[in-house]
Amino acid sequence: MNTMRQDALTIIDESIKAVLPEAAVIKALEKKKFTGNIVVVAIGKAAWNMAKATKDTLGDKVSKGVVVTKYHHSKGPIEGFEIIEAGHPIPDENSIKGADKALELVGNLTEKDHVIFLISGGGSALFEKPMEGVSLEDIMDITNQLLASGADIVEINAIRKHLSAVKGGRFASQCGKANIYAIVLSDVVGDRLDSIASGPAYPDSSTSEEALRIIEKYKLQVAEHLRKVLNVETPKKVENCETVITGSVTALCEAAAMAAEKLGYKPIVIASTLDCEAKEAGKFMVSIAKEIKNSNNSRPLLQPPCAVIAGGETVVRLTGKGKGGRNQEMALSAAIGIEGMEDVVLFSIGSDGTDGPTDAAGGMVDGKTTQRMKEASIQPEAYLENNDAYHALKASGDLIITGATGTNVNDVVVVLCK
Ligand SMILES: Nc1ncnc2c1ncn2[C@@H]1O[C@H](COP(=O)(O)OP(=O)(O)OP(=O)(O)O)[C@@H](O)[C@H]1O
Ligand SMILES: O=C(O)[C@H](O)CO
Repeated sequence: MNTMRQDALTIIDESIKAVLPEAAVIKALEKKKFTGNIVVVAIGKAAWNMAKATKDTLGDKVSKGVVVTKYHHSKGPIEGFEIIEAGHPIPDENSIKGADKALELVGNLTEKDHVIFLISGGGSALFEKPMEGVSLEDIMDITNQLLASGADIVEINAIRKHLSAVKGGRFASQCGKANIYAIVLSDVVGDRLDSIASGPAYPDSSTSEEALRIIEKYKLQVAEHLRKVLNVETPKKVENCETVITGSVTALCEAAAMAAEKLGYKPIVIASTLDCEAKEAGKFMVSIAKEIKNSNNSRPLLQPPCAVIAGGETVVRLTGKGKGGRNQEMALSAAIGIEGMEDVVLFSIGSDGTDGPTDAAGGMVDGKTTQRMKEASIQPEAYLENNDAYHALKASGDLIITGATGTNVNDVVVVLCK
């Protein structure tokens, strides 16, 4: 393996370690005085790590807890907690079981009691209780349509919130008079609290009208009974919840920059709100690499060795039948663009360790990636067209597999140039 690829792996490792949620959760807990019964509800892909840090900090003060996380994301039992693994990105029966358990725990609390609500991305799928008149199948179907449509997460969650009895502030209304302290790990560009995990304890800024407009915009097939429910407004005020944000993609970009700098690359973070189409983002990062490596520009962006970093969450409009995720799609698109270039490595990863419905966190490509694909009889352009980045990158040996990382603060793409 060349040293630039080794450097890239070091940057991945160090950036993910820097955004693990434990230290930030402990800091957030230390700021607060809790009374009465303390119940912990943890949802999302980072739920287990956040819950474990909470239990280790508060010990027996916590009376009960539930962790609702993605399959294979639990790292074992936590004393006094029920751990439920559920479907993601499409919810399943266990998502409802998780929400029911949480509702049972918060059901009889008084104004003296506290709910520590640990929220991380993935929560929208993992924690679900459909509104009356809506079935789990309805939610699965609309989620499938939304994920393939190219809609961004704010749009997707505007629909999810209106169809759910635990999203868009509605979970908070079911906690009675108890005080909710929400500690939130952000995986939404711009840290919009009403979008992260669909803001279960935050006033919803989306409206029924917007939800219906999104249905029209993406030409989604929605039955009449769902349109009726979409017309019921979500809470616009939540008074029993205090919220703190403990981590976001900004910290991920910063950690990548620090790790790159330690390895001798001059880093620059060009964006932490990347939200365009994944393959366009790949092309854009390539044009930057070309500018750095080849141009005679008298005012160069950076001189090699350097690292260009961007964070955010791109979108993919699924038209093919292949397997992949937005980071793999970006990496494949970039591989085509940097074909033949020397001393350029690009990687794009999801900090949660899973990119799309695959076992990869993302992809890492260089100037020879497409050659390796062609040697394996794979035409990169055709695979990109078919949204099949996973199989193309697998054949060239360019998948990044980390397993579940225990955190979730969006995606980062890094181009290293020497
Ligand atoms: N074959 C594919 N190629 C590219 N992208 C895909 C493919 N299949 C699914 N996707 C994308 O993967 C996304 C889901 O990915 P993932 O499970 O990483 O979600 P996520 O955004 O991290 O989830 P959450 O926001 O709930 O934490 C969908 O938005 C979808 O567009
Ligand atoms: O769960 C979700 O809705 C996304 O991960 C955004 O937080």
